[in-house]
Amino acid sequence: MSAPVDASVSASVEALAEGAPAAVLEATGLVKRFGKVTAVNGIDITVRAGEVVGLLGPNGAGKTTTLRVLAGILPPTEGRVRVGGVDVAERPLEAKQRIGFLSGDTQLYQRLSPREVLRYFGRLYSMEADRLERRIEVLVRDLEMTEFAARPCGTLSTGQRQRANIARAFLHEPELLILDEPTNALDVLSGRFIVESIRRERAAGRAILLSTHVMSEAEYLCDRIVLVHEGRVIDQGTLAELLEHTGEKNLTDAFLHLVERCQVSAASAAPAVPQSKAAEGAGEGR
Ligand SMILES: Nc1ncnc2c1ncn2[C@@H]1O[C@H](COP(=O)(O)OP(=O)(O)OP(=O)(O)O)[C@@H](O)[C@H]1O
Repeated sequence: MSAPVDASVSASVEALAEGAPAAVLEATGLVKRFGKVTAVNGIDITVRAGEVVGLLGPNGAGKTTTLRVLAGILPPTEGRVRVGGVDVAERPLEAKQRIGFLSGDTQLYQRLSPREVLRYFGRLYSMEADRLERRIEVLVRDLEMTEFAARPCGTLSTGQRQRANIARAFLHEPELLILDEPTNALDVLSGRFIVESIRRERAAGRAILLSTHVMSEAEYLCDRIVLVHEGRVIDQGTLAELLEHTGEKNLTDAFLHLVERCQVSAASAAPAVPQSKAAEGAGEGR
């Protein structure tokens, strides 16, 4: 009789047999509570090398909280996160070396220039001096930062600051990029520039998980989309799969379809309101 095989081991063996790239991020059973608020309610996510996965959902769905837990910024209430096989809770420093995180509220040091900020973070990541200087020059060139790389961050425009933030996330060439709304508040040109730089990172084999509210960007960029609502995954798949599941023609309509379906099923599961109360409620707000 053969010995029982661990499910994660057999999944990896299957993936290898099918020639699929290795899973860089593996998160299972993630729950995050803030007091009585359950922001994340049992989410599983896998992202493979060379893959862009989009985390989409309405405001308050739990996207930022999920990304912060995955990046090791917040401890999960329950669940497990592994990056390149390293458990984030057990070996946080080693795991964080493998992650580049762009948070929605990243603040650059106002008096330092982008080059100085990158030098500072490169040292924190223990990058060797020559490699760090070479890497900074590559990023300044690729992210077209030459014009402002020596200016204090406090004097930069929103788009320039976001390029510097992106450079910071890409700096140590991490296996996994976790990007919270990377094109938020950017104009179409700057947004497209950032999207193209994310595509370059994918082509270099990085695993990328990002959140966005821009449906056209998700359609263009993401290999898979994970849709969350009230802290749970309500559907996931390629764009083609989501359109097939919903019978819709574009991601915006598929998104609305899935969220509305959840709201309808939540309403039908709610306890019935007695007729007299319903009649009282109908008069409110007029
Ligand atoms: N530190 C916190 N303390 C208490 N509640 C929090 C905290 N952070 C988030 N929440 C709550 O958790 C839920 C999920 O918030 P989160 O910011 O993760 O959503 P989101 O999907 O990123 O929303 P948005 O699209 O608006 O950025 C919300 O109800 C929010 O109020």
